[in-house]
Amino acid sequence: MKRISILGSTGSIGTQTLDIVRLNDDVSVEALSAHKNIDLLEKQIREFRPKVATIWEEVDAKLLSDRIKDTDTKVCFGMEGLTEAATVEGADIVVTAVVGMIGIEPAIAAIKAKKDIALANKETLVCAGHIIMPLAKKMNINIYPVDSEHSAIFQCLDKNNPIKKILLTASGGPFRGYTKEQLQKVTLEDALKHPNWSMGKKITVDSATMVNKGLEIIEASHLFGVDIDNIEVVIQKESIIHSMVEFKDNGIIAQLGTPDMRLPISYALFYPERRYIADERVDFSKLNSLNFSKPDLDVFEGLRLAITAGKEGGSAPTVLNAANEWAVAKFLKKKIRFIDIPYLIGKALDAHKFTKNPSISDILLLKKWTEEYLERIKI
Ligand SMILES: NC(=O)C1=CN([C@@H]2O[C@H](COP(=O)(O)OP(=O)(O)OC[C@H]3O[C@@H](n4cnc5c(N)ncnc54)[C@H](OP(=O)(O)O)[C@@H]3O)[C@@H](O)[C@H]2O)C=CC1
Ligand SMILES: CC(=O)[C@@H](O)[C@H](O)COP(=O)(O)O
Ligand SMILES: [Mn+2]
Repeated sequence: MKRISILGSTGSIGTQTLDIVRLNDDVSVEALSAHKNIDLLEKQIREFRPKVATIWEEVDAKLLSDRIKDTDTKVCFGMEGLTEAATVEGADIVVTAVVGMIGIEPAIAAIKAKKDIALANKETLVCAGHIIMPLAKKMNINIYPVDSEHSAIFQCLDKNNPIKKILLTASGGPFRGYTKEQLQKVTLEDALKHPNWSMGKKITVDSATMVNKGLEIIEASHLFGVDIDNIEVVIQKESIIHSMVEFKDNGIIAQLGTPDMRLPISYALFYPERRYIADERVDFSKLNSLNFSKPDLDVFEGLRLAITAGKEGGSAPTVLNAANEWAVAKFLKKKIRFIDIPYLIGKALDAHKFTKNPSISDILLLKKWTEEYLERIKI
């Protein structure tokens, strides 16, 4: 029996994780969690009967408790609730599928409680990879990547040969090939049209700015112990090649598949088994070509800033990520323009006081500082 806890069960990754659970008789769901979506969370509780369910606001927790009185599920709220879901007794593996830095503390709690992690929440490693990776080693737990590129890299590893280079693929997003001038006019609706993947809104905007690829470079560097200088972004517009690993002989191993997140989710849950069978195969007789190009770092400034922040390390990735979260939230509310996102990230990075080895409380303070700083910027 595989016992899982899902943080962010109502989102894109969370619901696809539950699709995988439905396909397997030997999986039980021990905890579920949501931010606001009480209706879907209630449905999930009724279907999967977890020990714990948690929602962010206390008032929603009270409402949910009333609604599910007839079940044995304990309802919690806030960070305490997320921590309880992350450390729930009996769970072997925690799927971290919340969006943003809210995922850092529960991931640490899960690792300390000796749970394996199926990691979707890339923001956790971007900000706190220097703390999380040594902690996972110390606690002797596994971090299985869910992010499609990192799952691909994981699948391409050769235990007898170290990685020389990671070739991290990117779709290029909806604005691939755009000029700086064209980017000035794009709308929220345009940014939310990812060419290949259906995902939550925040990561979809990150793909459009290509900040997603920058976050993924930092995530890969922590997960696989590879210097940022040895991670190259390759635009692969069809998202068929999910990433590649190059070895010292210049030989390259790639992982291919149709874009379907249930494959990396299933691989992370059942490693080393390949249980999930993707709905669609890559049909090479119909695929005329695969297209490759280089990202334009002058146009996609967010990617350039992320690479620089990744190389600087210390507090820089946290400030980059916190500024991005703040700016994307404003963009989603149509309060700022698309091109303001990298501008604001750059401002916060330039203004912040660099620290070399931030602790978790430093990271949370840096987030607060970044938000307060950006509130004061006039654009
Ligand atoms: N979607 C994808 O294909 C991929 C996603 N990822 C990463 O996975 C993570 C999740 O992405 P995605 O599924 O797209 O995001 P979604 O926005 O679709 O879902 C986010 C989930 O987190 C929940 N949530 C947000 N804040 C809290 C909180 N404070 N407490 C409890 N739950 C919370 C949401 O609840 P509610 O529904 O109530 O708002 C929802 O269940 C991100 O870090 C993303 O970068 C990585 C690779 C691919
Ligand atoms: C599915 C997944 O892993 C996303 O992170 C995806 O990679 C986003 O696509 P981009 O390559 O456009 O950022
Ligand atoms: Mn990805």
